[in-house]
Amino acid sequence: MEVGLSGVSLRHPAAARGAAPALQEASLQLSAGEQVAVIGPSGAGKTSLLQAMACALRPVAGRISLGDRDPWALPARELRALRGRLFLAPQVPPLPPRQRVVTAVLAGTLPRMGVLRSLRSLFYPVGIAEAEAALARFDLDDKLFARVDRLSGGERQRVGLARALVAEARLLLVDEPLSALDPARADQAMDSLTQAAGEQGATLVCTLHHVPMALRHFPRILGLQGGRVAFDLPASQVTPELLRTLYAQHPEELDDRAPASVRLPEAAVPVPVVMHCR
Ligand SMILES: Nc1ncnc2c1ncn2[C@@H]1O[C@H](COP(=O)(O)OP(=O)(O)OP(=O)(O)O)[C@@H](O)[C@H]1O
Repeated sequence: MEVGLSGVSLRHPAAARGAAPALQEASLQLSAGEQVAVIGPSGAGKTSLLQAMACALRPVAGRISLGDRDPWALPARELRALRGRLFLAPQVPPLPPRQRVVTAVLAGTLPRMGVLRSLRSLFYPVGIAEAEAALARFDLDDKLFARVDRLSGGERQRVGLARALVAEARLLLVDEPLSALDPARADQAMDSLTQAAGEQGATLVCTLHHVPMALRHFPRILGLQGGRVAFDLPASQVTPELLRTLYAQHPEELDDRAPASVRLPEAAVPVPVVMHCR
């Protein structure tokens, strides 16, 4: 699905009066099937950008287009149908504690099912093989009938990714999918996600705190800072200088995240950070 943002500003309904908009005059254009990573320091507006694209929040200014249509100009029924073709995978997947993994994964198919079929599927899951195949991409097919509250944080995150894949959305919006994964798993998960999105022909927008991972897996990088688009470049053109500027207020977030090719010189890292927990 093609995505367009033209001068989009976004404000969260619960934001403090006088707080700066979460997104400010953001403009960008994505072609159908493109894969983009969104990076930037904490609070830069990465999640807000995904929420704008998912039609979860209505912009206070500017225009969004999804597949050449302005979602906010559509009748409610068509907007619902459009939302059924998008999938927003939040940082922490909402998984009811006693649910089986198979049901949790197949919940991703609900937006493309009718109401009756989706209600029935909660009790009698349909598409078990589909769920198993999606889980296998994340090396988790052996957990098909496990309860989600008996999974580790990283396993739950991978269940969330499998759910995103079975959605067969035209626009996949994935919010920081790697925070609970070790580096090897994270690399494997990114490979699986980008490969599956490519096979489905879905447009993929993924926020990542881990800059090297973004540069390694995505051809295009969008840098956000203070709610504004700081740069929008092919990964090969994202220089150490750009990254230093992007993370100037929070250099500790970049430290140990820069890939070998763009690792900051010693002198540029003001505070040696031993560990960074999110
Ligand atoms: N539900 C909310 N209500 C009010 N303000 C919010 C809400 N969510 C985010 N904000 C504000 O919007 C701005 C952008 O937040 P956002 O979550 O989009 O940033 P982010 O780059 O995704 O951050 P992080 O990397 O920490 O997840 C921040 O100033 C934040 O405080």
